[in-house]
Formats: sequence, C-alpha cells, structure tokens
Amino acid sequence: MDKLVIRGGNRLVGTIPISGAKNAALTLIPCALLTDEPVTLRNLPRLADIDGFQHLMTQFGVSVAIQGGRPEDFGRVVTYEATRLTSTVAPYDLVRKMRASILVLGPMLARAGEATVSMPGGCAIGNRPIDLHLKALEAFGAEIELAQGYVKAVAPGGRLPGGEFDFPVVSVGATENALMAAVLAKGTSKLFNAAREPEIVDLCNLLVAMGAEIEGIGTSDLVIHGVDRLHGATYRVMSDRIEAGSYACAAAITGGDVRLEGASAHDMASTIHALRNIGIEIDEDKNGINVRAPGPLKATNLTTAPYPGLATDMQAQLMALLCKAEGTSVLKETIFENRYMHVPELNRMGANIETEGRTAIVKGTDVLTGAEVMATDLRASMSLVIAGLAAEGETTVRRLYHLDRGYERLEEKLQLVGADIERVGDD
Ligand SMILES: CC(=O)N[C@H]1[C@@H](OP(=O)(O)OP(=O)(O)OC[C@H]2O[C@@H](n3ccc(=O)[nH]c3=O)[C@H](O)[C@@H]2O)O[C@H](CO)[C@@H](O)[C@@H]1O
Ligand SMILES: C=C(OP(=O)(O)O)C(=O)O
Repeated sequence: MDKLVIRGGNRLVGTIPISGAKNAALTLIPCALLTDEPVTLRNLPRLADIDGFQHLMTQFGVSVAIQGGRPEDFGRVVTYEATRLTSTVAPYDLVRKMRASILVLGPMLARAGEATVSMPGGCAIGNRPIDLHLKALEAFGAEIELAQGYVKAVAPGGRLPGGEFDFPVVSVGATENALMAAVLAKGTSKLFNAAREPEIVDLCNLLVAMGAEIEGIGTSDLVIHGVDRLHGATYRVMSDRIEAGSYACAAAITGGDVRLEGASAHDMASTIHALRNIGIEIDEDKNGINVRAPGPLKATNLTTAPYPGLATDMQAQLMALLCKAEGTSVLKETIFENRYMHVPELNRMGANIETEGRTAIVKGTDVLTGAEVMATDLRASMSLVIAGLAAEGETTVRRLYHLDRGYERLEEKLQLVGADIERVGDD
C-alpha cells in the first residue's frame, strides 16, 4: 500500500487549483437517475469516491461516458444516461465502501417507484444512522421495510404522493435524499429545518436546471412542487470548500503565501472567519482567495455546527493548525460523536491535545516532530499531512485510501507550492 513521505519545514508559496466538491458531486451524480435524458457534470473531481459512485450507477444500467480530460488536468466531464433502469438494487458490496451510496434511495424511488439499498453501517467518525432519510421518505408516502441489512422502499401505485417533514436534527444526506424523492412526487412537499449547506444549494440548482420546482433554496424551509418528468442538463460542480480550507490550513502552518484558485469565499465564510481569528490574512476575490500567514499563530476557540456554522469537515485540519498556535484553544465537535481519531496521532508528532467527550483542548507548541502516523478517516488524514508540513524531519502517513476518497492528487497540488512530499510504494 502507498504511503506519503513529507519532509517538513518548507514555506508554501504559489497557487493551488481547487477541485470540484466531492460532497456536491456525490449528490449531483444520483440526480441522473431522475431522468431518461443525459445529465452532464463538469468539474467532477477525480476521486476514489466518484469512481465508486460511478460503478454503482452502472449497476442500475446507467451509461457513464467520460469526455476528454487530459490526465494532467484536474477534474473531468462525465455524462450519465439512465435511459432505462435495469436494476433497482444497490448491493452491500458497493454500498459498504461508500456511505454516500444511500443517496440513490430517494431518486431511485422517485423514478422507478421502488428501491432496495443496503444499509451503509457505521464508520470511524461515528454511528451515522439513516433513520432521518427513511422518516422523510415515509412522510412523503413511501412504504419502507428493513430486512437482511437492506432498506426496501416502495411508492404505492408507483409514485410518491409527497408530504411534509420537519427534521429534528439537521442532516445533509437526509435533506438531499428527501429533495431528490420529492421533485417527481404527485403533489407538493415541504421540508422544515432542512440542511442549507452550499452542496444542498448546488443540488437544488441542478434539479431546477432539470425542470424541478423548488422554493426556498438556500434556506432551511424548502417547498418542492412535484413535476411529471425531469429532463437532462449540463451542470458545473461547485468548488470544494473543504479542500480549499484544508490547503488554507496547510499554507498557514508553514507561514506561507498561497492563492487558492477557484475557491469560493462565500461558501467557506466560517472557515475564513476562524483563520482570521488565528491571525491569517485572507483576501477574497471572485475567482479565489489568497492566504498569508504574516506572524505567529494565535489560539482560538472553535465549535462545529451545521452551515453556516463551522463545518465538522474542517475540524481536524484547523486543530492541526492550532497545535502550533501561541496559547490554548478549545474545540467542540457537535456533529459526530467520534471525530477526534487524529488526536493520538497528532500527539505522537509532539502536539499537546487532551480530549474529554466532545471537547478537545489544544495547548500550542513551538515544535512538531516528524513521525510515522496512521490515517483513520479522510479529514484526520489531512490533519496529519498539515502537521507533517510544519514538523521537523520526516513524517510518513499510511492508509492513503482515506485521502484518495476526497483530495484530488494531493501531493501534486502541494508540490506545486513547494512542499517536499511524495507518494511511495510501501516496502
Ligand atoms: C457525502 C457527504 O456529503 N458527507 C457529508 C455529510 O454527511 P452526512 O449527510 O452523512 O451527515 P449528516 O448531516 O446526515 O449528519 C449530521 C448528524 O445527523 C445525524 N443523523 C444523520 C442522518 C440520520 O438519518 N440520522 C442522524 O441522526 C448524524 O449521525 C450526525 O450526527 O454531512 C456531514 C455533516 O456536514 C459531513 O461531515 C459529511 O462530509
Ligand atoms: C465525512 C466525510 O465524508 P463522507 O460523508 O463521504 O464520509 C468528509 O467529507 O469529511
């Protein structure tokens, strides 16, 4: 298995292109199930999760055509065509590798009147149940049965009537599934306390481009007027606010000066706010942001929350940055119950972090030291890379399959700005 070897200490300077957002792409791709016409997505990141999702789409008889895209380019253009669905079953073997596979449930049910999807199970960052996905679909009229680890959902009479659902907890995935189910329902549906992450706005924009009728886009109350059919569309995936935030942390920890080309300051306002509190200078323009670390990093307190709050997907990377800040920072993780798996690994690199339940106390230190570390999940992996870039000596990060789920050609992008990082085969 490959590993990353990082020799820390280089100041990052230059430009990093930001890719299309993984978490948007993973909800835009299943929209192709909603129509028999082609749906073309531009700026799709080249990631293991996207390949996995495409594989799942072919399982349903969807044709997947990758156009152009030179190997040296970031992103690519892919057309999905679900002229006729040959299966409505998402098997365990494909779903277990990628939680986001549950996002085929809503659109498949809307298009085919039935869907059978393996339960995704837990993962390193927490239990991650799907009860809200199922409750929202039931509120729209679906009949749901759980058997042998599978969810079987049926729309009586072949089409959901639509309905209302008030989310007791904000859920990105459940909002996405409910939206994709409601757009083809017979009647009007309402969602209250829906997630309003930028990726949900991206999803709504594609659905509208396909002919859906949605009111309240960007707010937590959505009204969806079901239509009889949707048509194809061509759509550009939004830029990845978490990838951009991660590279901002990487630049900042090295005292660097980096432009993140294509980053959307609007979508990552909470991360920018946190970085400014840490003493990082950020200039925004319509094509990207510039990140500069002019002096010592300052401690700050951070609490993750649904959008527009601080994204839980940024917690680990900001924590790595705060390991080198002057003073003590207190972080609170409110979204997932087990998202501090990077803490013992960062401590092995000389960080001073203590956790108590959902709170982490980070005492800043002058020196981090290179070490052999093990990545446990996607953002935890990135936090170790960030620490490694500022550490004295060599850091080796293993289990790169986590990083490859969510960072398009990470080492190439970091090399562009002067990092000493390489991917090597394990011996
Ligand atoms: C592919 C994708 O877009 N993944 C993102 C998505 O995950 P995902 O959509 O899985 O996360 P959710 O927003 O659903 O989870 C938020 C909270 O709701 C809980 N919950 C969720 C669903 C449910 O049916 N029941 C329930 O209790 C979860 O356990 C968690 O505590 O949003 C998360 C929160 O911003 C991000 O960290 C993930 O990167
Ligand atoms: C947790 C994440 O992704 P997923 O929901 O795909 O596991 C993430 O992107 O940080």
